[in-house]
Order: sequence, then structure tokens, then C-alpha cells
Amino acid sequence: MSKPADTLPARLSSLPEPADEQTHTDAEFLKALGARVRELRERRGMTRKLVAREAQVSERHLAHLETGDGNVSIVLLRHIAQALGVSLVELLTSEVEDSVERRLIRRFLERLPQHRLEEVIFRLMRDFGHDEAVRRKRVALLGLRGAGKSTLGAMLAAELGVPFIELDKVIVSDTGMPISEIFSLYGQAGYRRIEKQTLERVMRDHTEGVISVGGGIVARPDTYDFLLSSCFTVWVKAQPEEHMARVIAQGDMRPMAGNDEAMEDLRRILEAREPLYSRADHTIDTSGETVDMSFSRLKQLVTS
Ligand SMILES: Nc1ncnc2c1ncn2[C@@H]1O[C@H](COP(=O)(O)OP(=O)(O)OP(=O)(O)O)[C@@H](O)[C@H]1O
Ligand SMILES: O=C(O)C1=C[C@@H](O)[C@@H](O)[C@H](O)C1
Ligand SMILES: [Mg+2]
Repeated sequence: MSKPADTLPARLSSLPEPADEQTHTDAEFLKALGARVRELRERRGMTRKLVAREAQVSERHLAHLETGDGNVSIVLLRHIAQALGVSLVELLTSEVEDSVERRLIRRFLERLPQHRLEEVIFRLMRDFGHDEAVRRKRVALLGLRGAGKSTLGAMLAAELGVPFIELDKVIVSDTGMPISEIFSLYGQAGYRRIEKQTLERVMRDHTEGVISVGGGIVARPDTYDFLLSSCFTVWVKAQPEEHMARVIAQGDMRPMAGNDEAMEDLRRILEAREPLYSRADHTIDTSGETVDMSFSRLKQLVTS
């Protein structure tokens, strides 16, 4: 049997009834939500009229919401969030619950134009996606054909006593088809899809190693960003004429066969990929160098 209220200890009898307490908490919540909407709107320099128009709510309704007097539907709240350029979750999360650091980062990102965000993601992934020490244990060599990735990569792996993985060769062995056949069957897009999956698997399987990747890996931004954020990357570079001479000297007469048109193609590809290859952690220009000279520079770069 329950005790009458007047016999309850003073501490308990002074507490609000559960129903009153709920009403109080709801009112607090609506007030905080309203304040947040207003703050976001003002931070964006948007008038109430503009937000109301974009969210398709009446200005009066929005004013009520901002003062904590209106209890809007979830659908309207979603429209308001969209008009303010935030997610529903962000709208509902009180900044008080956030650390100062998170708030600063969010404000900084809000001020950045959309086109800079991709670069921010890349840098965050590269610098914080993996522990820097872990990332440096996997060295990836990239660059055009004939750059010296296989030659220098094998030497470096032997020197460091780690496995040497040639991504193109792993793909050939997995699929049982030469690269040219994969290209003609599945196209470049198909090859890049396989390349992405293979790279992800190689990264899962190897916490250390030297990896040589195909020159075209830069074609797919997500694969390339993943590579840059998972490995210590070195662009092995050479002059176009030298790329051509080395490939021909190897007896590789694929599309590059010594003619002016192929040379022109090579120059064009190198030029187009230059800004992408330059995103690697380091570059070594092997032009006019012997293999030993380039190797000792690579070794120093990786071990310093
Ligand atoms: N300084 C140098 N550094 C590296 N390789 C050099 C250098 N000078 C000459 N070479 C020669 O260039 C060739 C480079 O071929 P390698 O197969 O290593 O290139 P790759 O970047 O792996 O090309 P691919 O993309 O076709 O696999 C080798 O025959 C190597 O001996
Ligand atoms: O540079 C390129 O575009 C390519 C290089 C090869 O390693 C392969 O990845 C493929 O043949 C494409
Ligand atoms: Mg190679």
C-alpha cells in the first residue's frame, strides 16, 4: 500500500511529480532547439524570412520554434535543417554537449567552400587515418611505366627485409588474365574496380612491405586517396624520353612502341598526371641516374 504524500520524507515530497518534470524537460528541450536554430541561422547570416521560405514553413512558425514555443513536426524540422545546411542530427545535438575542439572544427569546416572539402578529407585521412608510424611501414612506389618502380622496389624490399608486392602482378595472378585482356573485357573502369579491391586486400594482409602500383592508379580518386593515406608514397619520376627508352630497352613493345605519336601520348599522360603524382609524400627524379644512385636516394628517404 502506498504512503500518503504528507507522510513522505521532506526530500522526496519536494520533488516535482513525474508528469510535471517531463513537461519541464520538454520545454527545456524546445528552448534549446529553438536557440540552436536561431544560432545556426544567424551564423549563416540568413534572415528568418529566407530560412522560412527555403524550408517552406511560415515565418511565424519559425519564430515560435526559435523562442521555444513551437513544437514542429519532424518533417518540418528536416526542412529547416536542410535550409540551414546541417543534418537533422546536428540540429538536434546541443553544442553544449560538444567539446570546444569539435565546435571549432565544425565552424572552420562550415566556412570552407565545398570544393576545398575534398582536400580536407584527403589530408585528414593521410595524417590521421593511420598512425603515421604504421603508414611509414608500407612504402608504395608510383609513377609511369619504366620509372623504375619494380627495379627499385625489389631492391628496397630486400634491403628492409619486407615483402615486395606488385599490385598489377597480383591482379594478373588473381584473375588469371593479362592486363590487356582485363582491359578489353571489362574496360578501364572494370580494371580500376578490381585494382581498388586488390589494393584494399593487400593493405589488410600486409602491415609492412614495399608495394609497386600501376601508373594508372591515380585515375580513381578514392583508390588513390586510400593509397596515400595507407602508405608512405614515393613518386618515381623520369623524363618522358627516359621512360620511353627504358620501356623499349626492356623489349616491351606495348602501345608505347617508339614512334612520335606514342612519345606524344606519354608526354601528355605524364603532364596530366603530374598534379596527382605530386601528392605523394616524396618524389625522386631518376633521370640521368644509374639504378644504384636512385636506390641509395630512395633508401635514404625511406629510412631517415
Ligand atoms: N635510375 C634508374 N632507376 C631505376 N631504373 C632505372 C634507372 N636507370 C635505368 N633504369 C632501368 O629502367 C628500367 C625500369 O623498369 P621497371 O620495370 O623497374 O619500371 P616500372 O616503373 O616498374 O614500370 P612498369 O610500370 O611497366 O611496371 C629497368 O630496366 C632499369 O634497369
Ligand atoms: O599507366 C597506366 O595507365 C597503366 C599502367 C599499368 O601498370 C596498368 O595499371 C595499366 O596498364 C595502366
Ligand atoms: Mg613494374
